[in-house]
Amino acid sequence: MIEVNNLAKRFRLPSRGAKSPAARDPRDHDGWFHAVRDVSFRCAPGEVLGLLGPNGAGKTTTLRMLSSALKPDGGSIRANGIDLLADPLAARQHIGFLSGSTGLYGRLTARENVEYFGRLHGMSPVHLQRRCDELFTLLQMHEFGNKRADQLSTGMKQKCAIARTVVHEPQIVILDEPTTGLDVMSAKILLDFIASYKALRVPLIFSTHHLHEVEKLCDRVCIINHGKTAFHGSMDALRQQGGSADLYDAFVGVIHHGA
Ligand SMILES: Nc1ncnc2c1ncn2[C@@H]1O[C@H](COP(=O)(O)OP(=O)(O)OP(=O)(O)O)[C@@H](O)[C@H]1O
Repeated sequence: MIEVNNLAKRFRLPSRGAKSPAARDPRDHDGWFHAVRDVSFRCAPGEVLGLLGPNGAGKTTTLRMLSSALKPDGGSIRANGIDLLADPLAARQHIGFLSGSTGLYGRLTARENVEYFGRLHGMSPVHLQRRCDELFTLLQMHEFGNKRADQLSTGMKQKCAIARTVVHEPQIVILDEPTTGLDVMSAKILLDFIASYKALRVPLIFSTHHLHEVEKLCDRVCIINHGKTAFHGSMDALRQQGGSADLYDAFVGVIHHGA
């Protein structure tokens, strides 16, 4: 179980003269940009949580705090009873985090990249071999396993980055916009891969702009708007609060209602 309460993060703004009131984001004041102001949600074992929100809402900043890449200014993050802010090392061990900047070593092959990160996590050669075979089958990567990473297509790189993220079988998986750049076939493989975490009873949180992915996979949704949780609950509750059975209309309803 991962529980996030009242998370907050602000960034110091460079002083560049006063902006016109119309151009100002409500999070911009006192020389600080309050990117995340009050975000709370939870994700239980066997659940997939979708993190939604308009561009710039604060999704990536929130996920970076969960992964310990960024230190929050306020709030709490607990995973399986552990206070992750007090123990960022535990966060690194227990959480698999895919971000837009999850990199690969260009001179290593796809397989060598995944193996390298497995070794960094202290996996034994036998365990690593078995886990790589499993991931390469699940994500359909065998075809390009021996290609150098700098010769892979965008979608192949993304699959490889995902395999690298979860090679050590983390107890919590966090994926920031995982289907970006994937074609229909690859996106389907990835969505099935995400769904498989329900049976494993590993909480999985992913951010996306694709509402059909959320509809297909998520047990729970958190919508962030201007750095605050505008909605947190089930898909049915989202439709109810957003005032429409159509997910796109319900999403817009929640955003407008909270604006
Ligand atoms: N290091 C930083 N310094 C200043 N502002 C930042 C910094 N990082 C993020 N921000 C600002 O915080 C806000 C939230 O950014 P974030 O990347 O979390 O949004 P997002 O919801 O992931 O957006 P998108 O859907 O476009 O990926 C944005 O206005 C962004 O410019």
